[in-house]
Amino acid sequence: MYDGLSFDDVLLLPQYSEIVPKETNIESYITNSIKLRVPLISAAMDTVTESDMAIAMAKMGGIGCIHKNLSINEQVQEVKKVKNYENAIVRNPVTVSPETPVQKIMEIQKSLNISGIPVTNNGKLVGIITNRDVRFVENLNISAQDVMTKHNLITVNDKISLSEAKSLLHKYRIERLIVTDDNDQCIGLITVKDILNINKYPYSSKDDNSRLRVAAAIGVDDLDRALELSRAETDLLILDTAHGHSKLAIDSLKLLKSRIPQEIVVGNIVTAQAAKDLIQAGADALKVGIGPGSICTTRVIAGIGVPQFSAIMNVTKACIDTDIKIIADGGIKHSGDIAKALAAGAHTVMLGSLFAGTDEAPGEIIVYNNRTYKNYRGMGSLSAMRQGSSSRYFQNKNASKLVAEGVEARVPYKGTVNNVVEQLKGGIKASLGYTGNHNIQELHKSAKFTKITLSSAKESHPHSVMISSAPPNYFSEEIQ
Ligand SMILES: NC(=O)C1=CN([C@@H]2O[C@H](COP(=O)(O)OP(=O)(O)OC[C@H]3O[C@@H](n4cnc5c(N)ncnc54)[C@H](O)[C@@H]3O)[C@@H](O)[C@H]2O)C=CC1
Ligand SMILES: O=c1[nH]c(=O)c2[nH+]cn([C@@H]3O[C@H](COP(=O)(O)O)[C@@H](O)[C@H]3O)c2[nH]1
Ligand SMILES: [K+]
Repeated sequence: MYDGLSFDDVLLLPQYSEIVPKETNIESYITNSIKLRVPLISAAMDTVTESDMAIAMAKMGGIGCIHKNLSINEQVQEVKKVKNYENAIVRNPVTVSPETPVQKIMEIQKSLNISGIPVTNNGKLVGIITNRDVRFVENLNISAQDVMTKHNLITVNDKISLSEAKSLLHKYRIERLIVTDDNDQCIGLITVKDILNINKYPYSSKDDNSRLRVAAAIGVDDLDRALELSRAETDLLILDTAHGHSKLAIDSLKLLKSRIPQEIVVGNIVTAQAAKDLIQAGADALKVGIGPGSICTTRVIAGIGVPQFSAIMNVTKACIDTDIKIIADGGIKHSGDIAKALAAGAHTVMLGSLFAGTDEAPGEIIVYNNRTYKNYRGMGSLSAMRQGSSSRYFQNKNASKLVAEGVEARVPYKGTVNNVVEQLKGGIKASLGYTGNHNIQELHKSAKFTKITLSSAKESHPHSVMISSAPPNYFSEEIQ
């Protein structure tokens, strides 16, 4: 038996520092081959991460993990939306045939928020329609071929460099280049908007082909899903189970390692022995956390778990002298908890509740008692399990557990996830400044902690006052 500690039981000791927060670097690795400029992962939960969240996370230098409460095909489509996003070349753009009525074209422009649509005849480029071509059309029943621009189309092949594309767009003062292959088939578009976007996010997480990175969750006994996600060039698979230290998880991991080239993260675990066994079975990274999550009830339902700070320490000890990376998953309430998780040995952290209230999380904004919220539920809650087993029907015979280990809840609406990430980055950087470290690698080596009491934890929070204006990075039950 040992004393288990959670984030609220410890504080990082400040140390002599010659560094100010803005000079610090918070890049880290989720696995050995995938570097993140921001060590944050959005959770594989159906109220947190689908393509919108994953795109936003990757743009900011983190990564999103697409949840698995979807059919294989739906999950693959979410991955593809991320992989096809913001490429200088938009592959397989929306096209219309020459006979398409202008009315229909205007509907497509509006619903997809796009202006230029190539017109193709059996794939062969015959023209392009832009807002300018349809703006003053009165008879909306006339067809694309009557209004499209068909002469002097500026086309390029897909070997074009970004700088060549920019100079052509400038030379002809146009908004888009059409990418064709040797047979005049339209295979893509390069738009000014996408090029401007690339420059706006210099830290984004990208693969070798400049596509945004994305992770995806799979279950045990889920080979078909893994193979399809692998084929869709998902950057990383996360084998996501309540009990990672199990024969099923280990057997699944070994099978996956023999069948797919992607690196595999496995979780969740909380002991050194689990870490050793999963490393032996081929894990590329380990995900730590049983029961710390804001919506988790595993510890009270099953009476098991390890307080999250100690769990990270346990796994870190087993990983010394290896190059295995650690993800701290669950229980993060404030940016200070992220700093503590990293200092305890984690390389990255996974967040659910902190991101669930943002625009990019799936689900609508709801109003309750005159305040705005979004729904957030555990993946082991009854409603999530019901949905999961219906979409995974016949794919995962272990999927229908009837005893819930999570709750359905709501979290305050927070606007765009960019603001949340900026605040969290600021908190991590402040911590590096206080501890005198340039980066997370130095923090791993030098971190010192002090154990605190409940009364100290109370002292840490605002006290003896009524908060009249909540800052964007501090949330407490009292000021909901
Ligand atoms: N991080 C955490 O503390 C927890 C997370 N969850 C999340 O909820 C979702 C559904 O959870 P699962 O139960 O994994 O899905 P599931 O019901 O599909 O179970 C999948 C596999 O997990 C293992 N497993 C689950 N509970 C176990 C137990 N009590 N004893 C031994 N093995 C067990 C078994 O191998 C089982 O076949 C997942 O997304 C999971 O990450 C659920 C509970 C705890
Ligand atoms: O015991 C559990 N029952 C559940 O229903 C459940 N759903 C998610 N998770 C885990 O919680 C993590 C998110 O936690 P936070 O909201 O605290 O960031 C997630 O990343 C998961 O590891 C669950 N754990
Ligand atoms: K909990």
